[in-house]
Amino acid sequence: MTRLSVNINKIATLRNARGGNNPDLIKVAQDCERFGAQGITVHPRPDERHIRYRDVYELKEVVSTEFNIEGNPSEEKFVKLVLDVRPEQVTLVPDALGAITSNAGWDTVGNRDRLSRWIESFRSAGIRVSVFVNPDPGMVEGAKLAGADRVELYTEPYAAGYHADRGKAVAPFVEAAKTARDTGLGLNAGHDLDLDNLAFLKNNIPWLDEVSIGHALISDALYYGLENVIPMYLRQLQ
Ligand SMILES: CC(=O)[C@@H](O)[C@H](O)COP(=O)(O)O
Ligand SMILES: NCC(=O)COP(=O)(O)O
Repeated sequence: MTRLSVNINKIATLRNARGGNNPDLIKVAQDCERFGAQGITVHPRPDERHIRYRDVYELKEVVSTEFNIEGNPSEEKFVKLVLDVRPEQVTLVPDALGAITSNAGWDTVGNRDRLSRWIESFRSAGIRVSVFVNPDPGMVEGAKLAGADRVELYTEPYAAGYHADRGKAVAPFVEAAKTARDTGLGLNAGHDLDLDNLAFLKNNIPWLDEVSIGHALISDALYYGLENVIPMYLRQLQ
């Protein structure tokens, strides 16, 4: 079974546009769960342009499915937040400051010592650790050697290549996913997944544990409504 974790960053972006509390992030998270989401993902960034650190503490009180916090552990504030909140999963992402969105996975070989230290401290707090990587078997193996529980494959290149040649676009992801399976790592995927490209990814990698989806799902909700759109995404994963 592949679980759907809804990334609610874009709800916070909308809320922050007017400085009030509309839409209410907490209510949206609860509604996502009510409509079938099997997890809630947030990716607080140091500039708090969407999710604020305070939101994460408040969400922890209400999220009843899997809570997944993404971010860069080289920010001390992020490490403290995760250790305070103790979500079910933390996803380590090597965000560059000022980047519009995540745009690459870790070099798990070059950063092995740092990753190992962070992973150890999160795991000893009972938090599952997933490491964001490009679809490169060497980087998947590096994550395993650093002590990760899972990897999250950065799917932007798959999404970008899907319409031109989906077989070619998915091939490196299948190879990286096989490495994850062979080394005993759990497997997540995310970034730019949508209603067009999701089922093909799942059909080629049926052992995928989880996808986290935000931008496209929240955009689709403008047309279909959140209550309808979450089951539409869930159907792509069957
Ligand atoms: C880790 C990842 O793939 C990102 O997609 C991320 O969680 C989205 O972040 P933004 O919403 O800040 O673009
Ligand atoms: N980890 C990826 C994620 O949470 C959502 O990415 P996107 O769907 O907003 O591109």
